Amino acid sequence: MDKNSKIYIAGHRGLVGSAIYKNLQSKGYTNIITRTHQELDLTNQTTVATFFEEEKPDYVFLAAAKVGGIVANNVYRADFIYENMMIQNNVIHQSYLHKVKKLLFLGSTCIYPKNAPQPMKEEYLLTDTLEYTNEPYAIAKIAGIKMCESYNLQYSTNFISVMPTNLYGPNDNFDLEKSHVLPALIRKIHLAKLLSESKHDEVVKDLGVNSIDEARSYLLKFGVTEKSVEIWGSGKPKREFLWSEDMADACVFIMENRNFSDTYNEGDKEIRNTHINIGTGKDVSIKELAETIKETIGFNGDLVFNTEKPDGTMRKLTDVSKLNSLGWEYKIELKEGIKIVYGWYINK
Ligand SMILES: NC(=O)C1=CN([C@@H]2O[C@H](COP(=O)(O)OP(=O)(O)OC[C@H]3O[C@@H](n4cnc5c(N)ncnc54)[C@H](OP(=O)(O)O)[C@@H]3O)[C@@H](O)[C@H]2O)C=CC1
Ligand SMILES: C[C@H]1O[C@H](OP(=O)(O)OP(=O)(O)OC[C@H]2O[C@@H](n3cnc4c(=O)[nH]c(N)nc43)[C@H](O)[C@@H]2O)[C@@H](O)[C@@H](O)C1=O
Repeated sequence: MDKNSKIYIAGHRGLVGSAIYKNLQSKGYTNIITRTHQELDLTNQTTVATFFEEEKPDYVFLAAAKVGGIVANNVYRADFIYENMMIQNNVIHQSYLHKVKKLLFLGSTCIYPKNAPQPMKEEYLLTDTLEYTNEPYAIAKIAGIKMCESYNLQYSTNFISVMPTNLYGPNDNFDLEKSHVLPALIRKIHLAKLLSESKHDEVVKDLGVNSIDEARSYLLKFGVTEKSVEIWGSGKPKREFLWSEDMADACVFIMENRNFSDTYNEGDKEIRNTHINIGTGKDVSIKELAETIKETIGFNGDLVFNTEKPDGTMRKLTDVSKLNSLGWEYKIELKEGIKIVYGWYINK
């Protein structure tokens, strides 16, 4: 990519898109184009076609998607498969028609089988059945990988797919029901601490409600009181967390340095580059995560595990040897990242 290449970031206000924007700006890229969801609905074929016709971007980061945590994925199953398929079909196809030089498609490590051997290598894709809670989202993401691969093979495009682990950072979604575990627990434990310190105005302001009674009854639905915070599931599943700005750095690194046609050597095997895992290669249990967040925030109450809520996949640790062999490694450790994002949350 040249510093004045026209680069379209789809989803530039989201967790990853905003970090990609910041990373590109810091590296001196000057011609970045963006549209909010309201300005351009990427599920709409006609408007996406018009946008590409008018703007003709050189490079595309596809970081727009319908995204959510385990409960959102499990409940809004139709929305997750429909919206994700539509967004990626439209953006990938128009990128082909308008001769985009390179596109980066963001998938997710939930594309791998539920009981995949750990850590999960790229080649485990499509070797067994998926985790049920996020199956529709995972199937959309697998279709995205195969769409990029198929366009590359048939039309000689240069579309690369990356599979990030669970991400967190500034501009994340902190909704108590629909978000991922890390932002959800930061907000729940922060609110429990405020309740325990009788900082009622701050609780009311955070939730945007009218009174502390309204706040208390709303928080009770999520198991948040001054004495304890509910953690979904058994606390035993393990997850790997990557700082969103490290994720963005890996995305820009791959766009700058890799092509679909590059192959990799593993032992004496030559492997085609269909998709690349992005992660840290380290995981923690949800119980350990909750305890670290509790300690960072300084809440003295209890953590109560609700096993009526789903655990989801018990483990999904990425094998990041391919990415590391290309010369990229993450920088921010989980404890440090939690401190930074908590600071961001309380000051936003
Ligand atoms: N967060 C995570 O832990 C993980 C994320 N990923 C993947 O990374 C990518 C980015 O995720 P993340 O940043 O967390 O997601 P966010 O929910 O933070 O951001 C999604 C972005 O997509 C935009 N968007 C959603 N629907 C549409 C639409 N119909 N038309 C136009 N824009 C739309 C939103 O626009 P607006 O802001 O204008 O509403 C928003 O900017 C996704 O592909 C996701 O699947 C993969 C693994 C883990
Ligand atoms: C990124 C990834 O994200 C999703 O998969 P997930 O990793 O299962 O998602 P999660 O972050 O929501 O949960 C991780 C674990 O944490 C537990 N947990 C405890 N307490 C809360 C809680 O309060 N909120 C949430 N959300 N989870 C909680 C929860 O029960 C689970 O065991 C998919 O969208 C998938 O498609 C995807 O790509």
